[in-house]
Amino acid sequence: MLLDVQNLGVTYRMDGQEIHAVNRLSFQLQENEIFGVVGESGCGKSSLIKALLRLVARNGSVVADSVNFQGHELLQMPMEDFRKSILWQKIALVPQSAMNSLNPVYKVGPQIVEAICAHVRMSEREARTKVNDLFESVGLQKDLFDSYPHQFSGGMRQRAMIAMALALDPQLIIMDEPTTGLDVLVQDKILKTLRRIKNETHCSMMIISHDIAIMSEIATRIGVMYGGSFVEIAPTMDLFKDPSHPYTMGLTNAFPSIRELGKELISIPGSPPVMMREENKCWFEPRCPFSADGCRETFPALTMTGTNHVVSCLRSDDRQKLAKLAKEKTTWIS
Ligand SMILES: Nc1ncnc2c1ncn2[C@@H]1O[C@H](COP(=O)(O)OP(=O)(O)OP(=O)(O)O)[C@@H](O)[C@H]1O
Repeated sequence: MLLDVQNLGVTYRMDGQEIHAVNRLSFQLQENEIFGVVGESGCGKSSLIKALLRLVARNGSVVADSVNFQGHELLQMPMEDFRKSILWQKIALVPQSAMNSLNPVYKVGPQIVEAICAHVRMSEREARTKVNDLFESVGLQKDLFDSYPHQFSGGMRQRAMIAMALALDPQLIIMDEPTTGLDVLVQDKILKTLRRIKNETHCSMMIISHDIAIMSEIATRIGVMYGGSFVEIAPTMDLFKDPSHPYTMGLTNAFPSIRELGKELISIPGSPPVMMREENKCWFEPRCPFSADGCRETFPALTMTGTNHVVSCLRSDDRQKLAKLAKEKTTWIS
């Protein structure tokens, strides 16, 4: 196992109030997998990755029983050790906005060379060779090495950020919405590049997206987040074949599918919660067409419903019946 997260919480304090952005969240990441994290805006995806990378804003606090990466308790390590030996070297980030992450007045290739030299003992000449190789592996022409960020298209900037993340041969690359804002053809090329890189380097990837359709293309396993926790985690095929949480059923209804051409898209009424208190209840209950006695009084633990398939729903035994009902538009209206 590469990463084991147990009971992670991220709480922000603002104007005398608390927001529980991540709440009792647990999951494991294996080696050589692409783990997709999906959920609506505000469900805590970015807070989760910021907590793993110790980048949570000053008004936020992070707690966990354990965040163990290859034997290192990440939250317990002195910050300096974490920055020196984990960040970029073992866990790298491709942030949400590639444009803002590159210095606009500095040529792209030399920026990456400088980042490499700041972290590992490597001569500038070796680092330049490495960056040229990285450009090739992410599909950027070598002559772009000496170009400025504004000379790159959105897709090229995203590739440059992926090259930067790969620079120190990390075991885990975390990507925040890597294809958002790119047109469909460029999205497709980026996804192909990511798949190839994963196969060549055997690194693991954790990809955050609000778009379950994109995840179905790239992820080997998907975690569905709602209200700061994972409500369902399953291998990608199983998640679509046997969605077990009503929120997952709703999400899969709301996206077009190449396998079900012409299917009617049904959206989930209501909006995601802002969690001002920790409460022992299912946070999806107010929007759930299948809520039952007990859903307001219990925070359902993740339980197994199949091989590597876990769900946090009191009604998971009825999932096949509910999945059928969830395909009907009237289920969500009433
Ligand atoms: N620094 C902060 N101070 C106060 N509240 C915050 C802060 N950062 C995030 N939040 C709140 O925490 C909750 C989770 O936000 P987060 O950005 O982690 O969600 P997300 O799923 O990544 O959303 P998006 O896809 O829109 O980025 C939201 O209610 C958000 O407003």
